[in-house]
Amino acid sequence: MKLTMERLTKQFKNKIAVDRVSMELEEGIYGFLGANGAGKTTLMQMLCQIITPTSGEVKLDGRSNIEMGEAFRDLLGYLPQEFGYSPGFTAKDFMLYIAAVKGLRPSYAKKRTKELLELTNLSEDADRKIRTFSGGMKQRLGIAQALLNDPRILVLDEPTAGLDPKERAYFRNMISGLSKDKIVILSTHIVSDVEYIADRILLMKKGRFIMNGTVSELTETIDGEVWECEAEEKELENMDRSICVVNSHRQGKDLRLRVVSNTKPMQSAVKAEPTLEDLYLKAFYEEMDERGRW
Ligand SMILES: Nc1ncnc2c1ncn2[C@@H]1O[C@H](COP(=O)(O)OP(=O)(O)OP(=O)(O)O)[C@@H](O)[C@H]1O
Repeated sequence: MKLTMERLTKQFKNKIAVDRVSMELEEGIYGFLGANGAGKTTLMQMLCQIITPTSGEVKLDGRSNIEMGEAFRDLLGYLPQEFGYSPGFTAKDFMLYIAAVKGLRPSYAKKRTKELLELTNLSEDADRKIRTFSGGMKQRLGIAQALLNDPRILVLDEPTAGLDPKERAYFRNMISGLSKDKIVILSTHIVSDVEYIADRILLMKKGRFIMNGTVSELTETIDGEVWECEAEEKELENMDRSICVVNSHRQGKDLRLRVVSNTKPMQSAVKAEPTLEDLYLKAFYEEMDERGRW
């Protein structure tokens, strides 16, 4: 199975949210990683036919998704960023309702609902109202509904937003487990959500993919550029603004710094093993303010 984006573009008035994106995806987990506003949601919405591209095309095995129509949508499972859960529904009724909207046969819907509530560890909560669910439970239910039609293409827009570390870990394992024979696209701005489970990372910035590769292919690009050093506060203040400080940790009166720089930032600096987080922070460094906030 080959999902292709061909010069996919979306323009809102004078804002180009997605800019001539071309990419070919086969079975596997893809992490769309980018800062807020990079264009991830817009791109996913075009892939799922929620919005129409200004130009460009999406194809599946060479056929336009528009031409395929219903046949394409039948292969899709989508979890939007803000899912409209009906708080008065129980988890089970909600699943059956979505199954009906998707046009699934009632007997199949019932069987799938049971299986998926089990998979997402919600069986015991099947008859509880969604309004009583934690953020993590709602996200698990969101995944369950996206899987109702056994999709070959699963698109998850910031599925881990608001989850605590334990729920994030559970979630990652669940995605890994269900990704066989599927194209799974997962958008996030949290590096650790995709670092260990994505087969490929697609780094998105200003509407374009600026990098694409496995974690090790991407981190190799900054091999030899990551440094650790101790510095006084003054030295940090005077440091060239173009040097990307990815972490600064106070130790007594000094600071322990981790920086990305293609030249040695100070005499005492020693090289460190690059991580995906280093690469991400370097890519989006200019979008941070002088206090290191986004
Ligand atoms: N309906 C719209 N009208 C105008 N501009 C829009 C619209 N939707 C998105 N944009 C703009 O397009 C750009 C990309 O937005 P998008 O939501 O796709 O980014 P994102 O990477 O998903 O970020 P986030 O994680 O914050 O949702 C942003 O500058 C956003 O303000």
